[in-house]
Amino acid sequence: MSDDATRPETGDSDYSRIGGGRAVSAVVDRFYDLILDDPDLSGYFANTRMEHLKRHQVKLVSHLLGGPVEYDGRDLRTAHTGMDIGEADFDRVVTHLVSALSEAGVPDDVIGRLGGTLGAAKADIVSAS
Ligand code: HEM
Repeated sequence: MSDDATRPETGDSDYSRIGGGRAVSAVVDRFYDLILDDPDLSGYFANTRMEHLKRHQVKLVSHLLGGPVEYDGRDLRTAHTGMDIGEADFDRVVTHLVSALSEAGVPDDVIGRLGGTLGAAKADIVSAS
């Protein structure tokens, strides 16, 4: 992404601070457990290959945390096209992500940076009025 040049890839990146790929995978697993347990959200994922989705989400989050990982999934607008996702759904998904991060002991400043980046993707993901 465009801010790569300003993000360290090793050592002091948020990615390495929180424990690297292993930590991100654990957070993403927990994130989708929370989503699938949420009756307002689980229906969206009824036909989704979750292992495939998790793999892409781990790469995206790792990349956004400054890890040495490229995201090779679909862009977020394309991936969510036609799903009729409302703003409240988006906010619930972000809430579950924040819960998973915070349960894993990820520091608030890291959560805040990631949340800010993902908040900026809202317009690409929300399509219902
Ligand atoms: C912070 C917000 C979000 C992020 C970062 C995100 C990220 C992603 C990523 C990386 C993928 C995989 C794309 C690919 O496979 O190429 C994906 C797929 C998907 N997302 Fe999201 N997403 C977000 C919000 C949401 C919301 C709010 C919903 C619904 C309520 C949702 C439902 C889905 C579904 C159902 C798929 C799988 C589509 C399929 O089966 O092909 N996402 N998302």
